[in-house]
Amino acid sequence: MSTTSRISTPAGPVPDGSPAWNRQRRSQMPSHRYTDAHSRVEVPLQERSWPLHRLTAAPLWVPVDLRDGNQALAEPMDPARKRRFFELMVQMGYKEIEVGYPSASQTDHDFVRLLAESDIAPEDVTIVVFTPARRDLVERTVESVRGIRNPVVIHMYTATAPTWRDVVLRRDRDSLRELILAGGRDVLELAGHLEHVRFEFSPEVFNLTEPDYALEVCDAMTGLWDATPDRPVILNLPATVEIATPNVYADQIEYMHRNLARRDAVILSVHPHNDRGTGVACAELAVLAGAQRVEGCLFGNGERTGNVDLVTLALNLHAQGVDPMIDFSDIDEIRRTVEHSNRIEVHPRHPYAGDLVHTAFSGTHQDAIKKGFAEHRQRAAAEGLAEDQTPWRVPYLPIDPADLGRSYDAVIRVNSQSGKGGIAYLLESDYGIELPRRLQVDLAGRVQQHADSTGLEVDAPQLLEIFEHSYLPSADGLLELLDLSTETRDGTRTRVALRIAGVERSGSYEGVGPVEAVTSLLGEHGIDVEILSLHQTSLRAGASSEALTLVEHVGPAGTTWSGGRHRSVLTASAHAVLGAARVVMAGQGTSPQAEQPIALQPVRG
Ligand SMILES: CC(=O)SCCNC(=O)CCNC(=O)[C@H](O)C(C)(C)COP(=O)(O)OP(=O)(O)OC[C@H]1O[C@@H](n2cnc3c(N)ncnc32)[C@H](O)[C@@H]1OP(=O)(O)O
Ligand SMILES: CC(C)C(=O)C(=O)O
Repeated sequence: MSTTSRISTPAGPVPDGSPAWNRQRRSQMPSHRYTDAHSRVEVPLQERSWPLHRLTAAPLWVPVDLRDGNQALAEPMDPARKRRFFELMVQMGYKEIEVGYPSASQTDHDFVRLLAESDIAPEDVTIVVFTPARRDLVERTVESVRGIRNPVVIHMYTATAPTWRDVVLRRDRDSLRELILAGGRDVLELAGHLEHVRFEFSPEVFNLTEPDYALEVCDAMTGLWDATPDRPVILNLPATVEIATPNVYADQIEYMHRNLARRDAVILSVHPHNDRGTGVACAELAVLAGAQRVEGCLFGNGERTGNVDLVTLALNLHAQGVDPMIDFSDIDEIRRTVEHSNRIEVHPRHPYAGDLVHTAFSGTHQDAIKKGFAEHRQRAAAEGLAEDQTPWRVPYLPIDPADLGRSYDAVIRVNSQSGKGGIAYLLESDYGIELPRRLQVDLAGRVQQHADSTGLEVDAPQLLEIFEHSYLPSADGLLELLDLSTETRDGTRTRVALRIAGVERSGSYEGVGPVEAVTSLLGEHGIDVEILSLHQTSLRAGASSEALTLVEHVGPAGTTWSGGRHRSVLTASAHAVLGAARVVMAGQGTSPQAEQPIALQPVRG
């Protein structure tokens, strides 16, 4: 009796008599074709413990890119591509690598010979070679590893599921077990005496094989190969074609884990594919259920929808505080190498590695990320920790992109979905401009208008252009700062000289700084500027930096902002007031300044 329950959907679509919110029309999809027994392997588990477990350590990782990944490529890797991929995996820290199917092609065979005859495989890296249970092919496989100094695993496979037995191999259970054992005997005869060689067996399509039969065949193999804790046998249980929900696979693995005859002499391995898009979940639940080793491919290359993605699996552990034991500190270099070898691009939304996965376009996410970064920096400083060692809690970023060697450049990008936080973040991170909150709101409206009208992304140089166009208009000849000086002997005295509409005016003011002095002189000549607040920041342009003063003031249409920039803070402030005065004059009709539409170059992709 099994406690596995059939898919039941208590809230599923019921066409008649169900509440209106739950009514859906039956589709024309021929789903009934897939309900037959081949997708329903009953697991005789009365109870399972995997739901109670948590991942606390990395499993043994075995990339199979050079075999399973390679056999799925339209253009299999040439020797140079294989070698580059292999060297990458070694650098990343993988200690067991399936390098090919030596009996399948000369390239695969020659690559194993290269490993045997060169030193590109460090001696602590185990080399796995793959073979079907056919004597001629086993012979060729064993021959390929002749003279190799590294530990070697000979990995033999045969499909065991009913459809494969009936349709492909045309054998019943007993006769197929005999074929497998014959292959196992060949392996033993040809390689059993080689001390550095261990054995692996995969009942291909394990996930669609009756559990009692999988157990029978696996136990027969560990008996034949005399698995011991000192020379354990790897039993690799593939979800060759993923067909059920991950909990079913976890049950299947836990069943084997509990019932295998020589459990302490077995390394229990899994090999999920991704047909349902749940390969990662299958692998993770399988490890909870007792698997110690995971085979997969980097970025999930492999037959059809691919093998389970080892990058995602490892970085999922990292994101949970568990050391994946593999180095991902330059994810982009890893990605480039894999893309080169496979000639397949990694999707921009691929977990952890895609171009867009550390990027927020939407306003509320950007706001939260900006606040999160600020809080992170403050907490690091308060606790005396380096920022890259400080516990991470930035909203919307599951891990620090810097862990993967990524900069923060792409974290925030602006388009019509963005808000003030993201715009302010880009101006601050790219140009050092810290905007006061009310100016952020004002600027966001202008950027939004621009992004809505073009429908395009707005990059940092374009944001700066909008900012400058809006708040730092160039001098118009009506107002010019001729001189500004402040003396602090016997109290502050500020002298200011302006050209106002072509006439030179000057004044000297006791006890005030440049803002009040310029405002006073302007007021004496009929230009009333009412400053509400003042904000000092800076503007980085290349290697140099200028002071930037932003003043909030009353304009003809309400409160607005003007700015001034200069190497000197005092002069920058005076320019900011002149900017405000230009707005006032424009409102009085004494200046040609008016809102001009801004035309920007589109962002280059
Ligand atoms: C799930 C997996 O990834 S399994 C690995 C799949 N990878 C590959 O197939 C890539 C490399 N394969 C090859 O180069 C070739 O298929 C070879 C060299 C292995 C065999 O080539 P061929 O001798 O031409 O046989 P072909 O591939 O057409 O058919 C396979 C035969 O082996 C049998 N067979 C399939 N798998 C196995 C197995 N694991 N053990 C024993 N026999 C098997 C099939 O039933 C079929 O037998 P038949 O000819 O009596 O009907
Ligand atoms: C035979 C095994 C390891 C395999 O590649 C699969 O089942 O997908």
